[in-house]
Amino acid sequence: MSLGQQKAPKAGESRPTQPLAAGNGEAGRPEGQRLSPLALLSVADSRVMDAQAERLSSALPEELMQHAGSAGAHEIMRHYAPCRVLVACGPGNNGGDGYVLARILRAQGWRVEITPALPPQTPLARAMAARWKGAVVPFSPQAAAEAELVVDAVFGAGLSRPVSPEVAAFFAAADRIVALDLPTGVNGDTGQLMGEVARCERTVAFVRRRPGHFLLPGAEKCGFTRAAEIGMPARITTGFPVRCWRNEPGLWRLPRQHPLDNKYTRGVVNVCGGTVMPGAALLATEGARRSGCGMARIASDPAHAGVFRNGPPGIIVDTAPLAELLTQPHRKYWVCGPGLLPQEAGTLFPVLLEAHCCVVADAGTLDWAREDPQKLRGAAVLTPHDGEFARVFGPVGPDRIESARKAASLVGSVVVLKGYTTVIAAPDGRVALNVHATPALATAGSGDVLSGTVGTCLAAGLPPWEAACAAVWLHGEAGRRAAWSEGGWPIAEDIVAQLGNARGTAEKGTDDPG
Ligand SMILES: NC(=O)C1=CN([C@@H]2O[C@H](COP(=O)(O)OP(=O)(O)OC[C@H]3O[C@@H](n4cnc5c(N)ncnc54)[C@H](OP(=O)(O)O)[C@@H]3O)[C@@H](O)[C@H]2O)[C@@H](O)CC1
Ligand SMILES: [K+]
Repeated sequence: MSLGQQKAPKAGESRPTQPLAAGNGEAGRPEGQRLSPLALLSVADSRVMDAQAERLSSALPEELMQHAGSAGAHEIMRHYAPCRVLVACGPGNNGGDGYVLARILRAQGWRVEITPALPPQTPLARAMAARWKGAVVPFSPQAAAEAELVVDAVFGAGLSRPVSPEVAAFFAAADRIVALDLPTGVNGDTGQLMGEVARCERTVAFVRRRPGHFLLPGAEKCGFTRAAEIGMPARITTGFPVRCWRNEPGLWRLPRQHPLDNKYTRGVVNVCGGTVMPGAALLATEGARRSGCGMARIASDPAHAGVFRNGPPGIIVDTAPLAELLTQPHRKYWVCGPGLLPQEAGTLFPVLLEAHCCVVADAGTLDWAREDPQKLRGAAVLTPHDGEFARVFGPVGPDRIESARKAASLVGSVVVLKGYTTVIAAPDGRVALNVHATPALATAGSGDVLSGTVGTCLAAGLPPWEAACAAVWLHGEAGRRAAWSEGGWPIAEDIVAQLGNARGTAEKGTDDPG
């Protein structure tokens, strides 16, 4: 389409964003969408797939197991020189995968032994065990210590209770471990450890990875994780109702620059300025500007506006009363919280909601809603860290996803539960896990930068969940870049300075969501 044919967006309107590439849940998802490479499968999802596979063809479950074992064997052949391998097998189908893997490696000339942690129980595991013609050794820490490589095929998705001390001692004695599906003892849905768990070098997942591969403490036990395609038929995976994704570009798409852009079509972000911590509001405003909004403004009471006016020259400072500002154009998107006292938030936030603004609630606004989450109802996005979350909703439980999901559904807002793995939960149950970040982001003001970035993504026209996901990724990418340029120790201003580069990187990434 030539420039002449393009319709200019009206002033004050953002250009419509492109449709989501990969991440929709049921709502708005075209029929027959292929399973996103970013999808994360819960244990229940795998059970549903397994049951559907069995219904589709009685031979299919065995084929899937053959492919799973083969994927594990090929992962080992790709990354390790031939060595003495001990495959520890459990009673279920995870064990079944292990017997297949052992057979394939042995056929390739590797020295392979099997050690059954428990005898095979499922029909498939029994069948695969029966085909094993190689050595079987007793399940003992000594056997694990003597092996050059141990394959963990003891428990995967079927882990239902803490692992026994015998199993824990076995893996503790192993030097190098490759796990199938999950390291034994890691809960695939929550990343919680069910007993003592050894650290693996690699984990091969099947079809897609699991939330537990990305959530602490389990994430640290998995080593390098990879999902192998095992021939799950498209009839099952296409349109599969996934509820959880890895947060990467492709799950969302920010608008690219356009010849007909102006500062208003790019989006205007307004930030509430408080009286005692002006730096936080300035960082949020700078986060908004650097992440690509067209204009960022701070609303301040006249007595405290001087400090904002002495801030960066590109920031516009408004001193009219909030109610009057809200009658003006370009006042839809607000960041309310950074640098606000709870009582200040309590006078501003309800006025913004009353005017049907699209609000990011952070810091002071979250403190104002202490033990009363319904005060936040109507906000588009909440951005609590664990402490703020606990003050509003109660402590984050061991199931971080479930905690965020419940909070989002309770108040009807997107909840960004910040941490090593940031959980972005929508009220309809969609969840994204972000690990595209760095511990270097744990510095004062970093959260203020994030809330401004969410403001930009909302003002760009993204729906709240997609906007929150995009902002969290941009913030993580900017943090990584800032850490790299600052010897690992960036401050909030360094993160701000990298947001433009982060946005450029996100644009390049959108064509390749995997
Ligand atoms: N679609 C896919 O993704 C595919 C998945 N595949 C593979 O299937 C695996 C899932 O298989 P699965 O359901 O048989 O579960 P699995 O983990 O082998 O163990 C269950 C057994 O362990 C037992 N048990 C549990 N905890 C225990 C404990 N602490 N201590 C002692 N016992 C314990 C449990 O006992 P129960 O709870 O019934 O009493 C039950 O007997 C999956 O991880 C993947 O590797 C592939 O084959 C191909 C396609
Ligand atoms: K395992």
